[in-house]
Amino acid sequence: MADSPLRQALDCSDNAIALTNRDRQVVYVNQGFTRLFGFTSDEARGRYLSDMLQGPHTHQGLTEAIRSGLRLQGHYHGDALIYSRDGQPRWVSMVVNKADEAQGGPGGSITVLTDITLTKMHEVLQKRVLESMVSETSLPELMTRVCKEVENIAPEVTASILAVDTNGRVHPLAAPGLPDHICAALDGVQIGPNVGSCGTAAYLGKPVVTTSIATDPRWDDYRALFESTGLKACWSSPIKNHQGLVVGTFAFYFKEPREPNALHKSLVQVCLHLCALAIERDASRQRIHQLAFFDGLTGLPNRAMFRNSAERALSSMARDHQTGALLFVDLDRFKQVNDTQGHAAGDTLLRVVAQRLGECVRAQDCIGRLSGDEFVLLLSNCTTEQAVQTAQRVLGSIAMPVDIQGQINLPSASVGISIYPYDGTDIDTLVRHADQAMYQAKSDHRHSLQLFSQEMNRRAQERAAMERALHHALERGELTLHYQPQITSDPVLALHGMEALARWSHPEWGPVSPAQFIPLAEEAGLIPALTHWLVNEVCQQINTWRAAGIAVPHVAVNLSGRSFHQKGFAQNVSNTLRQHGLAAHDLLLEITESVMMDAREVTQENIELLSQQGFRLSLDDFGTGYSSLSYLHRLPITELKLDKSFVQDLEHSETARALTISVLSIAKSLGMTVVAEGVETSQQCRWLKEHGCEVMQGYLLGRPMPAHMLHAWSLEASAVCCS
Ligand SMILES: Nc1nc2c(ncn2[C@@H]2O[C@H](COP(=O)(O)O[C@H]3[C@@H](O)[C@H](n4cnc5c(=O)[nH]c(N)nc54)O[C@@H]3COP(=O)(O)O)[C@@H](O)[C@H]2O)c(=O)[nH]1
Repeated sequence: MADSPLRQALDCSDNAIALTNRDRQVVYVNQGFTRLFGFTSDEARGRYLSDMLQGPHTHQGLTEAIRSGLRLQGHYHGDALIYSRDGQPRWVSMVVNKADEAQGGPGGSITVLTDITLTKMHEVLQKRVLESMVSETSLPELMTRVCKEVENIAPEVTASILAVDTNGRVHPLAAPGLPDHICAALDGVQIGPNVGSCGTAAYLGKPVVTTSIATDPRWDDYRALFESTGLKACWSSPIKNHQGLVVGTFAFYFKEPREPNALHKSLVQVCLHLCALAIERDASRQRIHQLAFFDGLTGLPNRAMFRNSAERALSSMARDHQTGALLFVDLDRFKQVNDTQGHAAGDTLLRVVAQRLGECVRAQDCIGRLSGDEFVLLLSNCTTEQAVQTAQRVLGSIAMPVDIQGQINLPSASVGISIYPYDGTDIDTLVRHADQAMYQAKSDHRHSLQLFSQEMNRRAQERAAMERALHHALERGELTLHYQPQITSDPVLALHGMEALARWSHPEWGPVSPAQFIPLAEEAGLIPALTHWLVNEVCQQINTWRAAGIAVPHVAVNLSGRSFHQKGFAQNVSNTLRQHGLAAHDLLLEITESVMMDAREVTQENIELLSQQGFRLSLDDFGTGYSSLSYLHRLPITELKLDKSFVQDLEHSETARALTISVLSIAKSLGMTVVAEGVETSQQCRWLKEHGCEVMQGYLLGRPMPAHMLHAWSLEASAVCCS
């Protein structure tokens, strides 16, 4: 074939072509073969292809498969990993055909090899990496696999992959060929313009080729660290996510000063894409994990996460026969911070408290935020005394002043403690019992701690039973209204109005005090239904009285602060009134100081609308709260109800008398009526009258009564002596 046109044509081909004789010895290779495998025609002639091209990762059965293909079918076709003269791996597509002498062939075979290294590289890397992703392999493991695959394909390379965090610090993900102490030294290094090849590539967002580590000034700070590795050159490329942000670096180190070749470039192209995919996927997984298991506001484990770790801690305590404690921490008057300073202030307070709680626990303890202002701590391996000491530390730490938007807050908390295993062996029971103890701490004396007891459990169960019964009380007609008269004292005795007071008579338990069931209704979310029923009942009753000729100027209704959190509440009240043909002045709405101070937008909207529609507000329990007088003239308040605690102390307390005179004077100057509550004696009545109190309410004048008794009461009322 010497210099024949056929030979010239074969030499031009990109494929490697080899002819063998009947003894399987090479008789001819084209130039494509030399280009691909490095063997010249002379070097190849007389040798076996299998001897020349097999390498460490060539399939063991390849030669036998080719021989059997030729024997049985006269040809063989398949992909194989073989090696060039200098040990470079090459994936080839191999077609081997018999070349019988009878048909003019050399007697052995014609082998055509097409280089498919790039395609195969893609396929192998992509397949392995994607498979690993599906099987939930960890990111470092996955990245180690990428490095190892790359080092298999290009044995002259030592690969490394670093992650770059959002603060621009690098963290080694995989570098199987680098010593551990180098990875440890690189962890946390800040990227920059002269931070080796990787730190610089990450900083610049483009590849950095260091052909000689010995002379590259960007390596000045890292040369000594790498000295023992014998690595002389480095080529690092940034890994970018889909938004183009650098999330890592992929580097090739070489043992001699050099530049990357075409194979290296192709490898990097494939790997950058896969690494970006894997790193982004891992980041999403971490984000999902964070969202699913951590509280977004405080960063503390959420209920689910706390539960998981607490259950593990309980198992370990059970195994080691240890005792532990669950602390249930609830902030005191947190709602007040939200209502008066706004939700941003409330959020800041919660973050500060979470941080303080974190500082009170040891590494082996679990902490979590259950909801709102409720936090839990599970203390492992601790005695009751140690739990009490930790709870005291928690109370002390929470009580430190907090500056929120320039306003100093003095937070406090109540803590309930349940002890493992005595108060419960599972997490739900321990949390429930610690919650009951916390409830007790709060009702006894805020900013205190309380250990759980079985008595608390009994009371909590009663409370829960009452809450369940209350859900049915409305529909079963167990709730009714009583009315208490309010009388003017000056100039003559006359009916000022009636106050509607809810009554619940349970079929088994008998009467339940509103002081007990109204807070329960608030906790159980029953206030909207209760208030709707209340306003409707009162409207009906006013019409019934008026139709019977009983002149009731207005009825005062007690409104829970929760009603004002309901969008459209003011409109509902107004609509109900209209449906009964009544006007705004037929009702007087009693609110407490907490409503007046509530900064919520919805509360303000409801108050504003009620005011626009002509409703009058009466401020209940005046003097018992933390009255801010500035609100009095800003809101449509026409009446102050002097709390009965003042009235009942009038006869023996100078302070009560002084405060009552102040309230009467404030009301007078603001043009408001004062209704004195809880007037029980004629002395109280007389004193109040003498000091200018115009309206009184109390057992002396009339107890709360069913509506039908008003007529009978009015006949007797003239007998009331207040003079
Ligand atoms: N949101 C709503 N709150 C309501 C409703 N009905 C009642 N309540 C609130 O429950 C608390 C307890 O009420 P009650 O047991 O009815 O006590 C009231 C009167 O019976 C009592 N009172 C009246 N006169 C005297 C007296 O001379 N001595 C004395 N010891 N007690 C007396 O005072 C209560 C009236 O309080 P106030 O509302 O502050 O005027 C109570 O806070 C009710 O507000 C309801 O429908 N919704």
